[in-house]
Amino acid sequence: MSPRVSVGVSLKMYFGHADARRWFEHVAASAAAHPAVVDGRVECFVIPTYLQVLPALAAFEGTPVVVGAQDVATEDSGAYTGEVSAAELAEVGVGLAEIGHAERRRLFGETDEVVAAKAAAALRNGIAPVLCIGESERADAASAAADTIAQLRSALADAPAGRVLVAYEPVWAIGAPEPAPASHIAEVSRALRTEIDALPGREGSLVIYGGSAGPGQLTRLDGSVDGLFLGRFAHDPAALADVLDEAALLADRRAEAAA
Ligand SMILES: O=C[C@H](O)COP(=O)(O)O
Repeated sequence: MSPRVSVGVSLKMYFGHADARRWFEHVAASAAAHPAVVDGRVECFVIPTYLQVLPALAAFEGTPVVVGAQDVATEDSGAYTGEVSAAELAEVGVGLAEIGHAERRRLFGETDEVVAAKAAAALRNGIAPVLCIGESERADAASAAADTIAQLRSALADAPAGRVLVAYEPVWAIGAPEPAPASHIAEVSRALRTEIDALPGREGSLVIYGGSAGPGQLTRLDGSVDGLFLGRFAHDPAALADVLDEAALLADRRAEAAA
C-alpha cells in the first residue's frame, strides 16, 4: 500500500554540485534514516537538478528515499537537444518527476498542453508526476479550487493510469516570506482530493502543499493535506527531519483512524 503521507524537496537550481552532494550526505544520514521513512509510514523524495540526479541516486541507494527529476521531455527519444526523456530517467532509477512547476510556466513558457504531454510521458514510463498546480493570482478559496481543478483535469485528461502526487502550490505563495493561510490551503486541497479520488486509475494519489512551507506547517494544516513539497526551507537538513517528525505524527493519526 502507498504511504498516506509524503514529504519532498526540490532543490531547484540553488546548489552547485559540491553543495548538493554534501546536502545528499546529510540527508542520507538524517531524513533517510528517519524511522517513519525507514518503515514506510512516510514517503520522502528529493528532486535535484538533472546533473545531480546520479550522485543523488548513489547517495540514497539502499534507503527508501526516492530521487526525482525537475522536468521531463514530452517525447521518449529523438532530436530534442537539451531535453531528458522520462524513459532515460526511469532507466537510471528516477521514481518521480516534477511537472508544470510555476517557474517552468512563467520563465520557460510551458502551456497546459505541454504540461499534459509531460504528465503523459512520465506516466507511460512508470514515473509518478509531482504535478504542480496552483492559482496564479491571490483569490478566494472557491475560485482557487475551481481554477486548480481545471488545471488538474487538463493535465491528466489523456495521461495513462498511475499514481500522481498533486502538489498544490499557489503561485503567489512560492518564494514568499510566508505560506498561504492554512484555511485557504485546506479548502483548496480538500477540493483537489475529492477530484483526484474520483479519477479512475489514480489509486494512491496524494495532495501535498508547496509554497514557502517549512517546519510547523504540517502541524498547522492539521491533516488537511497529505504532505508537503518543500523548497528553501529544507536547505537545512535538520529542518527536513523536523518536518518528517510532523509527517510521522500525521501518518500515525491516519493509521489509527483507519484501524
Ligand atoms: O518546489 C517547491 C516549491 O516551489 C516551494 O518553494 P519555496 O518553499 O522555496 O517557496
